[in-house]
Amino acid sequence: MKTLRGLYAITDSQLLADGRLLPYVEAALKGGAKLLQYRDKSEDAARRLRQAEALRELCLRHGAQLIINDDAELAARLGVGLHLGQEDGSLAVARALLGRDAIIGATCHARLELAEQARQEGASYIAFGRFFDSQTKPGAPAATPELLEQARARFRLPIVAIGGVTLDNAPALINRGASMVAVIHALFAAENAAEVERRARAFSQLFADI
Ligand SMILES: Cc1ncc(COP(=O)(O)OP(=O)(O)O)c(N)n1
Ligand SMILES: Cc1nc(C(=O)O)sc1CCOP(=O)(O)O
Ligand SMILES: [Mg+2]
Repeated sequence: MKTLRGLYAITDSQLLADGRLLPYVEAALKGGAKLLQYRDKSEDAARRLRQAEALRELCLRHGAQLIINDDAELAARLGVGLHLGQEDGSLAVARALLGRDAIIGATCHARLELAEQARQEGASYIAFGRFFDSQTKPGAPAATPELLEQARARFRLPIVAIGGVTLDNAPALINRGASMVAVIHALFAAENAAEVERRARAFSQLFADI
């Protein structure tokens, strides 16, 4: 499996509506995003399958890996990775379903004991947040950057930092131990695909600099 380090782009149904999904995602991948999470909370299973298949193809072409948010069955159907929150079902069951090689990530909020549980159940990475004010999920429980140092000292798993991450505040997270930064608004709330690519390149460069 490739090292989980760098930019983790997450899609947003509103920001990427009206034909922006594929061109904006391709721009993020061209800019160096290593993981792409398909995060769509709609009930339209046929559209979700269609879009996820198209994203899988784009990820394959650009050497990135697709992660499905919340939906273990869709991840299994496509043979891709999965991200589960605390209310999204059993990680151990998902691991059994997807197999040992699949990337499965777990939301751990600001709680190291949730990360320990996720590790025991077979998580590939542990995600902490929200570190800053998030336009996408303002109500997510808050975390402080110091948590990353504690997690780094305790776990060998890749650590993902999420929530209000921008080009300005990402270095503080990476310096404290984040292996990846997961970004929605600061990446995809852009005027055009060229700007998304520029931002993705700048996020990716932060990992080369440190
Ligand atoms: C990388 C990453 N980290 C955290 C989350 C949040 O997951 P969850 O708590 O299940 O919330 P929703 O995204 O499902 O609203 C995530 N999606 N990705
Ligand atoms: C989906 C999600 N989960 C979070 C958590 O803290 O668990 S924060 C978040 C939103 C991330 O989007 P943005 O980069 O726009 O803040
Ligand atoms: Mg979820």
